[in-house]
Amino acid sequence: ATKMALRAGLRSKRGLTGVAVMRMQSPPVNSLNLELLTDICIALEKLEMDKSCRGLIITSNQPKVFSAGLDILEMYGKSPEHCGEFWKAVQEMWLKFYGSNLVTIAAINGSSPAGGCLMAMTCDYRIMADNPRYSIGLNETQLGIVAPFWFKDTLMNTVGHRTTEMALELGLLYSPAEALKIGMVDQLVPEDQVLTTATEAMTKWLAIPDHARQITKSMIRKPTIDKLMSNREDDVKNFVKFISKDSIQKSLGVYLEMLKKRKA
Ligand SMILES: CCCCCCCC/C=C\C=C\CC(=O)SCCNC(=O)CCNC(=O)[C@H](O)C(C)(C)COP(=O)(O)OP(=O)(O)OC[C@H]1O[C@@H](n2cnc3c(N)ncnc32)[C@H](O)[C@@H]1OP(=O)(O)O
Repeated sequence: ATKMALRAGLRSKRGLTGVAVMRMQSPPVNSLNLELLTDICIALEKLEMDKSCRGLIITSNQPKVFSAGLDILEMYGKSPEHCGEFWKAVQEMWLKFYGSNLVTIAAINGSSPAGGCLMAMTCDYRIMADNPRYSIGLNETQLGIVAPFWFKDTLMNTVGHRTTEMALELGLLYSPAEALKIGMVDQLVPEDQVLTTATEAMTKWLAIPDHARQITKSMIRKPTIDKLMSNREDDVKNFVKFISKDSIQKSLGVYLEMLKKRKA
């Protein structure tokens, strides 16, 4: 049986119709593996085609973590073919979310490093739990890897040029208060209010006529999307070449060991 990695459904609670809530539930930390990425893409594709759906809230069912980012085990010790397939799925997730016609809101109820932060940044609005133990950011350089241009573009479009230089080169992970200050997230609320606040925010976004909002969103995001669309194959090749290097594999191995030791 296939593992159900997320739940998506249309809700009509409190008069809010046409809003789906997607809950990632891939224990222990919602790391984005091929299966979860594929499930997310299929669910989003279905919602996108459903005329009764206008908005999507994405959140986590795992305690303390929104998403740990890309699953390192999909990139460590795997064949070039596997790495290529995996990277195509990462691209697909980004393209679908960044270009979504739906209003997308990230209800970030836990830590959200690297690919988890990327996913949240593809949304139209971000609400994070105000818990100083949580962190969010693109920390790739800390793992000895390089975030590709479309990760960088998404961050730059969100927080601006100078902040991106600092954030990306140093691989900074921000506390919720710091993330709010630089504009990486839009709102902080107590942990138990993240989802209800997301629902309230959704009401505001849905008050705008869909066609006007969608055309405006596309006008702003299309150049960034087109850049990846016209370089998809090269981007996969670059990724496979980069990730297959002995030095990069070694860095990933050391990082995985560090994660395990930190736990012990
Ligand atoms: C020249 C240009 C070329 C361009 C090429 C492009 C190259 C780009 C390549 C890659 C880009 C990658 C982006 C990413 O997303 S990489 C992933 C980065 N993620 C992280 O650094 C997060 C790591 N995890 C954590 O910090 C914590 O786990 C946290 C999310 C804060 C949760 O903490 P906690 O609740 O304490 O949980 P544990 O740390 O105990 O973790 C539980 C188990 O899960 C394993 N784990 C955690 N994260 C990952 C992950 N991302 N992938 C795989 N596995 C992960 C962890 O090891 C524990 O495992 P175990 O129980 O077996 O010990």
